[in-house]
Amino acid sequence: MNSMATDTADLCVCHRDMATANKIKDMASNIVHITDLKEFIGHPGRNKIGLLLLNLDLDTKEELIESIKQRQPQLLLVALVSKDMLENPEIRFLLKNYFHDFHTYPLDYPRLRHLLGHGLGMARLHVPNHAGRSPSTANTIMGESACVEHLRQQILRLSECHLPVLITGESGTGKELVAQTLHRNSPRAARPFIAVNCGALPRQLIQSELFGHEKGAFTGATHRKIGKLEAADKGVLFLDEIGDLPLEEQVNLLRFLQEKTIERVGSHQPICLDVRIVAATHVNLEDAIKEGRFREDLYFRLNVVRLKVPPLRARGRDIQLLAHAFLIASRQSRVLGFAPDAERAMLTHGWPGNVRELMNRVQSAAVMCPGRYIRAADLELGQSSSASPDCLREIKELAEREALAKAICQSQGKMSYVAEQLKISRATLYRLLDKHSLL
Ligand SMILES: Nc1ncnc2c1ncn2[C@@H]1O[C@H](COP(=O)(O)OP(=O)(O)OP(=O)(O)O)[C@@H](O)[C@H]1O
Repeated sequence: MNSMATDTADLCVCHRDMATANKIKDMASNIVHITDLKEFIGHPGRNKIGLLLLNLDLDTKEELIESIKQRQPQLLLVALVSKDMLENPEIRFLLKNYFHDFHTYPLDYPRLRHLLGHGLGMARLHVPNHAGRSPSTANTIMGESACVEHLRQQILRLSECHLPVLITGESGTGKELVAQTLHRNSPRAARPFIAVNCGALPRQLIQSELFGHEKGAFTGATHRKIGKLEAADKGVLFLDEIGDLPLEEQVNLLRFLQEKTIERVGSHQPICLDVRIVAATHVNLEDAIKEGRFREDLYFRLNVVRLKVPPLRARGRDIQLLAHAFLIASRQSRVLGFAPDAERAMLTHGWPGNVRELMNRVQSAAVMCPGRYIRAADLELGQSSSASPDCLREIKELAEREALAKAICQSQGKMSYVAEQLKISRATLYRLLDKHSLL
């Protein structure tokens, strides 16, 4: 066996014929060659391998493949197989249940190069620590689309300063994850990150939850309580669903933002605090201001810098990347991946519940799906009329939405650039954004 390169997602070729193996080895770097599949299990560097190209014949033992997949569920298998073997039920079973793709003899090297390139790309999505981000690591913003990359850049820039941040975005898009990332990358990382859901606090307790109280401040206040703001001193207070904060508490929060001091309920002793406020909302605060439910002065204090988290449906291929990561994180090694109809359905679904919905659907499908590959129906996307774009109208709709989402990502949300790039008027652009719920 050759020495193993240490880079991520290497390729292993399992082929008895040296000449064929050598030709394949010339096609890419970081390729290792073995002549017998049994060698794979004992190899010390096998965890670094993302793709296994295997000459599939009747000698190939299912138990061996099964045992390799058990140990390394993220490994993708690609078969080299003769055309007549495709008629064999055992070979068909193996291909269907264990392989990501196959190529038939005689080898067409340009096609094989393309297939391996694609396979390695997919494998890299599965390999832990790819680009420093492990799909199984909780609390990591995953995604490679331009809009997620832009978000990451903004977070890094904002991490250094202490300004309040307002995070907007639909429910389940990852607003809390953004707030945590902001904290983790900031000089406040060693100090607390305290999260409060303003919509979940009982109205009568909000003030004492946020500002704390002294013993005897009200009936039932049997001892002094430190509030969330005080607990977050030198760190970050994340106020989720800020639009749900009652008006009286909005005044108190505004006072804290202006004066940087609080008073516990039942005390007039000001306490000086250094807390970075990061707020999030999935509702439009401008509308709430118009309706008198949100104070404009507080809005301006919170909205010093705004981070907009894009909806999942605008992130294109990130949907598949996240789905694969959630599948790996589910540790259901029995399931090898997604069937093509599921991949298509994921791209066409509107994802009203965003990343949370995707995670839930994948987790549930990983446990419940009867086969080796998750199908659209396992994700409960099978019944959706748009799950399989097999008529021209649906294919056009999908292409239109993908083009819009891509342009929005590339232009970082600047609609005039999007219209220019797509060579459409702004009126048409807004009509299309509305149609595809991308506004
Ligand atoms: N880009 C991402 N990569 C990995 N996981 C993500 C990503 N975005 C969101 N998640 C996961 O999706 C789930 C929902 O995210 P989060 O709670 O941050 O959303 P939210 O916008 O704050 O939701 P809500 O508005 O309902 O409070 C979490 O489990 C989070 O870890």
